[in-house]
Amino acid sequence: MTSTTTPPRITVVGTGYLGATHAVCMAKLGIEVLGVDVDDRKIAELAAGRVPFYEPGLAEELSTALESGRLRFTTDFDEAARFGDVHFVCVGTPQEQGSDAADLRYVDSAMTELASRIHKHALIVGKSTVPVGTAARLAQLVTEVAPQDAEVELAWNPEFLREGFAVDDTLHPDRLVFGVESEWAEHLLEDVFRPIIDAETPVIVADLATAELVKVAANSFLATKISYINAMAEVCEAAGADVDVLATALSHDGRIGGRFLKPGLGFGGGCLPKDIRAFRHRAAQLGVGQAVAFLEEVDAINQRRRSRTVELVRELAGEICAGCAWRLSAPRSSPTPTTCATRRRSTSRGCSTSRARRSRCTTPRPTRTRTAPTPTSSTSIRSARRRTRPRSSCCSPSGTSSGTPTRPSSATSWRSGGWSTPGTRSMPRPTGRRAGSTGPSVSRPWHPCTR
Ligand SMILES: NC(=O)C1=CN([C@@H]2O[C@H](COP(=O)(O)OP(=O)(O)OC[C@H]3O[C@@H](n4cnc5c(N)ncnc54)[C@H](O)[C@@H]3O)[C@@H](O)[C@H]2O)C=CC1
Ligand SMILES: O=C(O)[C@H]1O[C@H](OP(=O)(O)OP(=O)(O)OC[C@H]2O[C@@H](n3ccc(=O)[nH]c3=O)[C@H](O)[C@@H]2O)[C@H](O)[C@@H](O)[C@@H]1O
Repeated sequence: MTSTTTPPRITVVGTGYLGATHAVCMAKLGIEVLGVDVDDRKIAELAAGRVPFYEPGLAEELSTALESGRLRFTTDFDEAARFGDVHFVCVGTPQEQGSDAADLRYVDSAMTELASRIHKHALIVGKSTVPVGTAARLAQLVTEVAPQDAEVELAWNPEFLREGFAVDDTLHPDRLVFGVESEWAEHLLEDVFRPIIDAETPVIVADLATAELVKVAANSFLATKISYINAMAEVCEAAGADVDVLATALSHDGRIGGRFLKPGLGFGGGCLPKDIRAFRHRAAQLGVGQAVAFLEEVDAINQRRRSRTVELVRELAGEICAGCAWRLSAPRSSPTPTTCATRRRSTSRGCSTSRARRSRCTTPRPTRTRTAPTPTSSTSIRSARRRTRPRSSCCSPSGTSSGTPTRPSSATSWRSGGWSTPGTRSMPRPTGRRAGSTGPSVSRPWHPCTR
C-alpha cells in the first residue's frame, strides 16, 4: 500500500562509495538528504556535482539530485544533527593494521560526533559493515553521549550493493534488512524506503545482532563460492581438466547456480577480503572460531590464486620475450620488443590511471591471440596458449551460452568476468583507497585486502 506521509529527512554520514551512492539514490526517491563527511575536499567535489570515484551512472544521478534541491552536502555536524530525522552512518570499516579485526574508529567517531549534537527524537542507522556486537555497543554509546533533551535510538541496515552496479543495487535491492529495537524505528525505516518496499522488495526485520551478521554471512558465502571454484581450478590444472567447462556444468544445477562461480584471479574488491578476516576474528572472540575456521582456507585459496597468477604471468612474459627476440631477428618492418610492449599496453581499454594501467597490464591478457577465449583461470590461460580458435563448447558459468566469453571492455565487464581490477574502481584516490577515503587520519598504501 502506498503511503502519502512526507518521508523523514535524512543525513548520510560518510559520503564515500557507499554513502555518496546512498545519498544520491535516496534523493532520487524523493527524500530530502544532507550528505556529511569530514573530508572537505570530497564534500566540495560532490557539492559541485563531481563524483570522486568511478561508478557508472552515479554522476548523472548526482547532477539530477543536486538540481532537484533535495540533495546538499556539508562538513557541519551541528547542521546535520538539526536537519535529520534519520541519520545513516556509512563510514569506512577497514582492516586494522597488524590485525584481522575491523577498524571501528571511524564508526565510533561518526556516531559520537553526531549523537552528541542531537536535540530531538532521532534514529541513527548504521550501514557500515561491522562485527556482530558493534551495534549493541554503539546503542549504548549514543545514549550516553546524546544531550538530555534528545531521544536517540540506533538501528542497523546493512548494505549489499556491488561496485559497478551501485545505483541499481541501491534502488532495486534483492532485500532490505532492518535491524531494529522498536516498532518506531521499523516504521521510520519503512517510511524512508517506501518506494522500494512498494516495489515488493522483501524486508527482513531482525534484531541488531542478526542484521549485522546477515551482511558478513553474505560476503563470506560469496567469498567461499569464489574460492571453491578457484580450488577446483587448482585441481583441474593438476589433472589436465578444464575448469571453465566444469564451472559451466556445475552452474546448470539450480542448487549451485552460476553466479560467483567464475574462476579467475581470486576475489579482491573493497570488502570480501577484509570482511572474511574480521568475521573470523570476531567469531574467535566469541569463542566460536572453529565454526568459521573454513574462512581461513577460503582466504588461503584466494592468496594462492594470486601467487599462481603472478607465476603464470612470469611464465608467459618469458614466452613474450622469446617472441620479441624472434621478431628482432625478423625483417626490419617487424616491431621491436619495445613497440610490442607499448602497443600491448596502449590497447588496454579503460586504463585511465597509472594504477589502473598497472593492474590491467599485469593480467595475462597480452598472450591471447585475437580469436582465443578470454582466459579466466590458469587452466584456460594455459589452453589459450595452445588454442587459436574459440572453443564453442565453452560458455560462461553465468549461463551466457553463446560460446566464447567476450573480451571485457569496461571495468564492470572485466570485473564481472571474474577478474580483479582494484585500481579501476576508484581512480582518483591519490593517497590510496583507504588513505583518502576512510578517514583523513589514516595513511597507508592501498591494498585490496586491507582497505
Ligand atoms: N563500497 C562498497 O561497495 C560497500 C561498502 N560497504 C561498507 O560500507 C562502509 C563504507 O564503505 P565505503 O563507502 O566503500 O568507504 P569509503 O572509504 O569510500 O568512504 C568512507 C567515508 O567516510 C568518511 N569518514 C570517515 N570518518 C568519518 C567521520 N567520523 N564522519 C564523517 N565521515 C567520515 C571518509 O572521509 C569517507 O568519505 C564499509 O563498512 C564497507 O564495508 C558495504 C557494502 C558495499
Ligand atoms: O560488502 C561489499 O562491499 C560488497 O562486496 C561485494 O561487492 P564488490 O566487492 O563490489 O564486487 P563483486 O562484484 O562482488 O566482486 C568481488 C570480487 O570477486 C571477484 N569475483 C566475482 C565473481 C566471480 O565469479 N569470481 C570472482 O573472482 C571479482 O572479480 C571481485 O574481485 C558483494 O558482491 C556485495 O554484495 C557487497 O555489498
